[in-house]
Amino acid sequence: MKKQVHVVGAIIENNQNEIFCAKRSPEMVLPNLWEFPGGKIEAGETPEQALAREIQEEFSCSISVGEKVEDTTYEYEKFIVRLETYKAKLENGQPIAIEHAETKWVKRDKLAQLDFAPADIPAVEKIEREK
Ligand SMILES: Nc1nc2c([nH]c(=O)n2[C@H]2C[C@H](O)[C@@H](COP(=O)(O)OP(=O)(O)OP(=O)(O)O)O2)c(=O)[nH]1
Ligand SMILES: [Mg+2]
Repeated sequence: MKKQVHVVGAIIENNQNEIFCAKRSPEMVLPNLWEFPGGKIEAGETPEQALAREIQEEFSCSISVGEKVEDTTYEYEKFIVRLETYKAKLENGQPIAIEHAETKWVKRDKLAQLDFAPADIPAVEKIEREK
């Protein structure tokens, strides 16, 4: 049976209506694909707690987590991911990429131009429509 992972991703928007996107590094699973930053929920965590922890660990900044955007299950060749995305705001500091290859603030209508991980496409499309 394929491994299943439960993941949270942050849709962080700034005051210029741009969304923070991160490109996975060549060494990561799903290399060189763009994602909403986040990671796996650990035992005993709520999705919101997991998201705040992951953003602190991977981007060295704090966020507040708002409403849920999407809840998508996607079957990759080697594993199945359930990705829940949430809106978020920066609370303290600017995100600094610790393990990602690149980061970008992207206008909503330009999001689909990035090569996102397949599990992210429903969230990307929803955010694009929400002008
Ligand atoms: N963070 C994140 N992961 C995503 C997205 N879309 C998607 O398919 N994934 C996949 C990639 C990974 O297989 C898994 C979560 O990966 P991750 O590498 O961020 O997990 P993590 O931060 O907990 O890292 P680790 O402890 O496994 O090293 O979900 C997304 O938008 N954000
Ligand atoms: Mg991660």
